[in-house]
Amino acid sequence: DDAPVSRFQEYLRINTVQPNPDYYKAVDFIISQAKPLSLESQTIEHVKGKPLLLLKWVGSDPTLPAILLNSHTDVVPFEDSKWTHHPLLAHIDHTSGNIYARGSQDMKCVGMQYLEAIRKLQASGFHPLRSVYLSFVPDEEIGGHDGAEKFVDSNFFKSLNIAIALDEGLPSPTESYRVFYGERSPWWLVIKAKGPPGHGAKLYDHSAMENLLKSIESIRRFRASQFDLLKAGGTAEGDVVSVNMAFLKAGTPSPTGFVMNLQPSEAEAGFDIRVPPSVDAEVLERRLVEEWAPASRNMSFEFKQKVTGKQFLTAADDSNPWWGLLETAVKEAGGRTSKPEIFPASTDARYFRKAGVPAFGFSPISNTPSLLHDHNEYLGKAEYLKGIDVYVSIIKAYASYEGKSGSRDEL
Ligand SMILES: CSCC[C@H](NC(C)=O)C(=O)O
Ligand SMILES: [Zn+2]
Ligand SMILES: [Zn+2]
Repeated sequence: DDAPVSRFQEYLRINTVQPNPDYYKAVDFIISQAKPLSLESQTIEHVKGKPLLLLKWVGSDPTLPAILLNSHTDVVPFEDSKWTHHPLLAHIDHTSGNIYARGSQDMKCVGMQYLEAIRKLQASGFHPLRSVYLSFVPDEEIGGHDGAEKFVDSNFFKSLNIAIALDEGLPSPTESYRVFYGERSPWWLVIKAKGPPGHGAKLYDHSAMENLLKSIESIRRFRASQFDLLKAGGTAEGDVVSVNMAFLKAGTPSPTGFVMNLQPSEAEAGFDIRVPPSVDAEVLERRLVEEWAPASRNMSFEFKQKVTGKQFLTAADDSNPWWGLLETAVKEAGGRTSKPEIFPASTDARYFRKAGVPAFGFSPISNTPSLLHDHNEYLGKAEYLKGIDVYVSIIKAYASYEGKSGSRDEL
């Protein structure tokens, strides 16, 4: 059991932290892991400095559409002073068996588990019928535009003829694994207020701060209404709009801090908003224009990120054979899947779905708190090893599937 864990630690120790990830080191490492497995390998640079690594385990029937196992190589930044172990050391706590590292849940675990599962399948003498591709993509954490999005838009991607893609999910605090068939759309919104400046001792209407605060109050009321739905139970996280303030920027700076007796002429606030497929985006946008950033209150807005248009969902029922195969394969590995959900945040799976390729978000992590983007992100050693066996079962089922309904055109 030590060798797979050591290999995982090695990957975790490569600094692929945004905004300056060492992608080449990660790619070189993965290629070194793929070599003994005799996988075909190619590096694609849609954007210079942002390599995407594609590996292929060639199936015996090239006419059948292929399987894609996707993972991203970048990770989010961290405040190392707030961690109990440095997030790039991949320290193992030998009492609990927990491996502490940025990327241990999101999602270097999954990338390495795919490879370890293939290693095990090869050792058992298994040969795939369908080809299995592994994509290691850059930049997911900053929107995936120079990674999965360009990959999926390429003719080369179309030529791969992918039937089904697997991408990241979320850890489950219970025994059952979580599976995702769609996701909320990210809207990263900045609202800006303007108003006449004035003496800090003067009471007057329509200052920039007052204008912005009215919007913040309105946004907070909306946030509370959504949160109440969640707290009442019966509504899933992926079915309510989340709104969280990401930054506040206002005030007149001085060498000793901010000027205290001056009401500034400009103020802005940034919000991370996530819009479920079940919510009418037009209605929400109208609320933004009329209540949250009305021009009549000297307000404007811009989106730093906005995914618009139809939100594509992957069928998670009997109409999609890949769903049943996944459920059964997890069961055969001794696990259980819970009711399929809408992913609360964003993943590269949205690009696959948009291109007509069904995609499930799935990370085989159970009995573990979700610590994505948090301090002290960790994964238990035993959970990591169990996840490899879950992928052994899934890859075996997917790569052996002979059914005709496996082409994306028919799904
Ligand atoms: C909008 S692209 C950023 C992607 C990131 N994904 C995850 C899973 O955290 C997010 O949802 O913030
Ligand atoms: Zn991720
Ligand atoms: Zn992430």
